[in-house]
Amino acid sequence: MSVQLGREPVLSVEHLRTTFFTDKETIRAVDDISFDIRTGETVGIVGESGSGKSVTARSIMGLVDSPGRIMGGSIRFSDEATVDRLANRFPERTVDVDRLREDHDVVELIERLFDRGVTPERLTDGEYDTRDATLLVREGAVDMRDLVERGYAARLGVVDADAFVVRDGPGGYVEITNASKEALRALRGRGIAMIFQDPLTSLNPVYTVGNQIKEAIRLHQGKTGKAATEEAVRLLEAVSIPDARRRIGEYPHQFSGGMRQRAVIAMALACKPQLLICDEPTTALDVTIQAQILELLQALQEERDLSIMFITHDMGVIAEIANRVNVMYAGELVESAPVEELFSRPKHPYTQGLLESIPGRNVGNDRLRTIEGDVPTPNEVPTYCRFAPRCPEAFDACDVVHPVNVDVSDSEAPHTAACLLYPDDRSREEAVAYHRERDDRATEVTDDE
Ligand SMILES: Nc1ncnc2c1ncn2[C@@H]1O[C@H](COP(=O)(O)OP(=O)(O)OP(=O)(O)O)[C@@H](O)[C@H]1O
Ligand code: NI
Repeated sequence: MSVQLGREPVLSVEHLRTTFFTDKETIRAVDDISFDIRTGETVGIVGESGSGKSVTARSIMGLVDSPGRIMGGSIRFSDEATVDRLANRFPERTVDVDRLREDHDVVELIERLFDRGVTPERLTDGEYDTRDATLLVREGAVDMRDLVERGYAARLGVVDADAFVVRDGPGGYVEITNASKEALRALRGRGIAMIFQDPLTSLNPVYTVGNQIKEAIRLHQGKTGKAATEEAVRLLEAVSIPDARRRIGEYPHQFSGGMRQRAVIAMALACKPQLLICDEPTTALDVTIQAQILELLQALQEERDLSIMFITHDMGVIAEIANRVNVMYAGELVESAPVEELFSRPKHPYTQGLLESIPGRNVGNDRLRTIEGDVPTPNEVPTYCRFAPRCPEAFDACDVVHPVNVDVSDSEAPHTAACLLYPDDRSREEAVAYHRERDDRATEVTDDE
């Protein structure tokens, strides 16, 4: 499948940090990751067990439970229908940027921020150091929307700090990390639906499969009675469950593993989501059924312009379904590339190891475990490369410098890798210095603005 360049992201994750505070240790399960998912695109997330894939998914769903907490970053969902729906339902938690522009002078707000000690560098990511607010606005360096997105508008008291819907003209987004429990419930299903790692946990054994799907239809499409039954039958047929009209009256235990997984997919689709998150939906299934389910997801995606985030251990599955691939290791995103490029020109030694561990390269259903050793628990701030102990290419600096994501693309599609070997058009010393200068981990942790 080709890369969906040029389309807007429907989901934008930036500097996300999700941490578990256990009695024993602090686990940085998701440790400063950023990526986008565009409309109609399938983004694959790969990595060995414990790399933070499921925690990423649960963070996006607003389903991180104690002792876990989202500690930083943002998750923005820009589906227009969802933004409208939540803005109408939670007007008191909605910021209208156009209205702010009418009510306030952005130059004056920036000057007030300067008076409060905010530096121009902070406002502009270090691109400008002038205190001339008029100039900054004229140059397009700072806009009202920036003040909202960076939390400065809330700090000045011109918007509510609890707001989680931002509207700007026809666009806007829901800030999931700030959303209330009620808003998250309204978002799940119709906005973002998830198929969990274990399909059994998603089906209730005491209700028929049909009743569970009809309930989802009632909640998210507003149909009841015969209309809901017809829609449920249609969905079960869409996921290739034979004899759907009869099977709709059966209980989950009467379904085989593959059929149950299809029923779970039907249930997720009953919500008419814009983004579907699949957490290893095919690992428990045999290869033929797995292939059928992947085909089914692709067909549904084309029909509905669905965006998909697909989590798996299986590079064969990734090759089959993804447009773009994000590789995770110990809570971090270590490589991101269009799928063909990841397979033909993997840059990170970890990705190279993952690919080498595929027997005959495209054979599916094989858990990745041929790289010696295990993923470490990310229980401290990394001042080094977390993969170094297992890395065949590691050198001295890898133990003392934390790699940042570097542009390693050969084409116009973005390709990044977090490894001290890059940028590889410089000497090793210069490359290491590049990372050392850009890594702001140590400061970021204490800086909570
Ligand atoms: N409820 C929890 N309490 C404490 N730690 C947790 C909890 N849930 C996840 N973690 C930790 O977060 C890290 C990432 O876990 P996650 O489930 O996201 O991994 P994964 O990549 O999905 O692995 P798998 O492929 O096995 O599903 C692990 O170190 C795990 O121990
Ligand atoms: Ni998982």
